[in-house]
Amino acid sequence: MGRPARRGCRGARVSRRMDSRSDEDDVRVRASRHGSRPRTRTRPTHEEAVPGLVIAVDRGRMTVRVEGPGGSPVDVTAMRARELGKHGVVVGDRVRLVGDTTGRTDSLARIVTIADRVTSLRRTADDTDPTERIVVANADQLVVVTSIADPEPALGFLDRCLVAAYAGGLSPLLVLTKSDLASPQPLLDRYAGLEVDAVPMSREAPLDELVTRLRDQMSVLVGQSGVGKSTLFNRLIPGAFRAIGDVSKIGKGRHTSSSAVLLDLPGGGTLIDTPGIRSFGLAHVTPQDVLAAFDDLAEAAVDCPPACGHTAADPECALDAWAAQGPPAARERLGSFRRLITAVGQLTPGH
Ligand SMILES: Nc1nc2c(ncn2[C@@H]2O[C@H](COP(=O)(O)OP(=O)(O)OP(=O)(O)O)[C@@H](O)[C@H]2O)c(=O)[nH]1
Ligand SMILES: [Zn+2]
Repeated sequence: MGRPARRGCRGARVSRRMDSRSDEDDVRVRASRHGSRPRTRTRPTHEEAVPGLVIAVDRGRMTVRVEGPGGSPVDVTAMRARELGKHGVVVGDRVRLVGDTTGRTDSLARIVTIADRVTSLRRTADDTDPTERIVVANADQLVVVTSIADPEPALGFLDRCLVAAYAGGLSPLLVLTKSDLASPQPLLDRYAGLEVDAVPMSREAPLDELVTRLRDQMSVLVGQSGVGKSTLFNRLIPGAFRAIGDVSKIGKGRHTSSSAVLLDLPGGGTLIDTPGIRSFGLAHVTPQDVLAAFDDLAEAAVDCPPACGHTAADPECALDAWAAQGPPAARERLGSFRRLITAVGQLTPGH
């Protein structure tokens, strides 16, 4: 897994123009390490900071949903406080705000803390660039939209999405669109060993099964161009284009926006669209990250030699013995797991 992100506002420098809610008592004067001139430092506690959920990010401006008067949600525009340093804020982050949290036009709040992320969907620009970008924080599931035909399923992309989901702590859910054009069975068979949940879908098919799976979950939607993602999104959230324009303050709909946007589902739960994400570089992922998502395999792999790549080419991999002793399904599961980690070639050390 990735490095744990640094949190809080330890040792942060904060401007004296801080708003009244910041903790002035905590302002301390210390000698600078580099000279005798005292420097003002603060360690704000931000006890009065307002909790909120980041629902859109656009060029340094965040839209944060907070609980307004009477419990109704209010969307507040906010920026990162300088004290957060290089901490990025992404959609799904649970944050605390100070400043003007009324959400009135032209009001601006400051994000002073970011809660530890429970899950993080990450990617790198490509497989060799180790710079991680967090796409979405705290989502429960990654909904991978793939058409069964027109265009043909992009199996490589699908495998990559699964790896990114497992590595980030999200459950994958496959939505197999255009099932009116071909049978979803070959794809279902392909992932049977991994026990990936899948829902066949078409423009005309009822949404109930999918709505049930999305209920009470924070879900991220990914999919390549032309698979029917917009069609699905607009069925799930009627008027979504307009809503995205509103929350992202871009005003022209998702196709002009490259960042993720979180919207409420009418049936409960939230859906995050990721229009800018068409690929998943996985330079940050190791076979161990993927293995951790499969309890049975992870348990069996404790007998593997250190740095085992867990592929068929690793002669002492304990997963071979585990599969040999188990039922046929165990062999199928191991085969699927290995195909997944091998499909994203660089995940296998030395290959
Ligand atoms: N046969 C069939 N066609 C579909 C279905 N869903 C969507 N389409 C068609 O597939 C095409 C692409 O659909 P979109 O919803 O625009 O696909 P998208 O994934 O959002 O693609 P981008 O806009 O490029 O991101 C359109 O012509 C849709 O009418 C389906 O269930 N069955
Ligand atoms: Zn192994």
